[in-house]
Amino acid sequence: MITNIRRMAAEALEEWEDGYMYAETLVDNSARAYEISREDRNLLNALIIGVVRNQRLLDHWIGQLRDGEIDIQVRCHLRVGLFQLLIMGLPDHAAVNETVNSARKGIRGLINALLRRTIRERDEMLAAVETLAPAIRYSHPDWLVDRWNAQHGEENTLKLLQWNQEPSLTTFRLNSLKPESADIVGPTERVKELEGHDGFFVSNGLPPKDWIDDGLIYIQDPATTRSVTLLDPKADELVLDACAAPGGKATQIAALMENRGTLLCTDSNAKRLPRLHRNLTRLGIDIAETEEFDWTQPAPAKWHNHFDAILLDVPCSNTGVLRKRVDARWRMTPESITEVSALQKLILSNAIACLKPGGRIVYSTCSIDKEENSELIAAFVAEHPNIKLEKEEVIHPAIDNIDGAYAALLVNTAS
Ligand SMILES: C[S@@+](CC[C@H](N)C(=O)[O-])C[C@H]1O[C@@H](n2cnc3c(N)ncnc32)[C@H](O)[C@@H]1O
Repeated sequence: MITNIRRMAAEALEEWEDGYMYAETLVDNSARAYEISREDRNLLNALIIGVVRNQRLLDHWIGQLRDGEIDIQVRCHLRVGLFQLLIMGLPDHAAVNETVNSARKGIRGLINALLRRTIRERDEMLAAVETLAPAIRYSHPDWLVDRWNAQHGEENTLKLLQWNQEPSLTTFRLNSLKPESADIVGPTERVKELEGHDGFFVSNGLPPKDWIDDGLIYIQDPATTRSVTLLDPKADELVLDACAAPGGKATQIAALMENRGTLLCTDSNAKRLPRLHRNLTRLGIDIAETEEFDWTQPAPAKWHNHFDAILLDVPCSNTGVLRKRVDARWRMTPESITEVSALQKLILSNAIACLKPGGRIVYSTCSIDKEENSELIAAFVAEHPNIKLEKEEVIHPAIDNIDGAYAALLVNTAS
């Protein structure tokens, strides 16, 4: 089958505009539908993810090249073309010819003219980038940059904007429940140990499939370990991972419990439970049970005062992981952060009833927004005299060089 990767990218980006699909899902769907080679898939991925990540800057350039309205189909082809010429640095010939040919006949002339003008004016266009406001230069919405400036200061915000524009790394953790993993998994040409993070590796592309299939490793960021370490689950305890799918943290909890005791993993999304179950099985965990439960509902009586430790890795705005979730910055709003914060507080209120006296709960997010983190916890603790905040940890990508995250350790002081 003859495929034009630029056309596939432009069509996927037009579909992305409808707001229902993640960029990664569009890459997967197109690659599967057209059965393209690994090399073509890499290019398709680079184009779709790169355009979404740099969309505001690309649109700024499009605005400079042409006054007035541009329909979305033309805009998507132009975004793909400009991304190749001004950011990816692909050879002009391939970038222009392939992009022009990928468009339908009626719009090819316009796309050709604007891309050729870009080549002529490239040096000035690139030089001017330094003078642009950070929100345009690093392609983020204004409201989000203003919010971060207020919450994290201008210097850290600037570093965060730069961090979010870099392609994300593939990192993975050794599974200590399979001791042979330490002998089999090791540095190769494409896999290196991740400096400063024991048991973690970074890989150029996906790590070998048999390491994954045999449960020797789990692909995740080192930031995910902080909340689990804070929870400090022990062998023979009764532990709940309330928002558990797909199981990244549940597998770490089971490893710290040395596969002894009981780990109940719940999630409200039934569609995510089979993958959670597969991951637990793949990593050789046999102390885990999985169950569908929606924590916006009061917990059943059988779980009241029941668990020694609870991990509450709640749904969040993803503001700490925008490097990986390229769509999120365009889809969130200040209102959606307030909405998710109300949901988080409700989940926490229902889960807290399940702690034994003296029990501990770690509330965690992959957000760096105070409304979902420290402010929410401070308000919650103020309303619950029996709950004490023992420790809080904030991971900021610009400071810690890993994904952003938040974790708070709360203890039930009731006797
Ligand atoms: C941040 S993810 C959890 C990631 C997981 N802890 C891991 O390490 O792989 C949040 C999870 O919460 C689940 N969730 C969302 N709302 C929920 C609710 N009301 N009750 C239970 N789970 C919920 C989502 O389906 C999602 O799987």
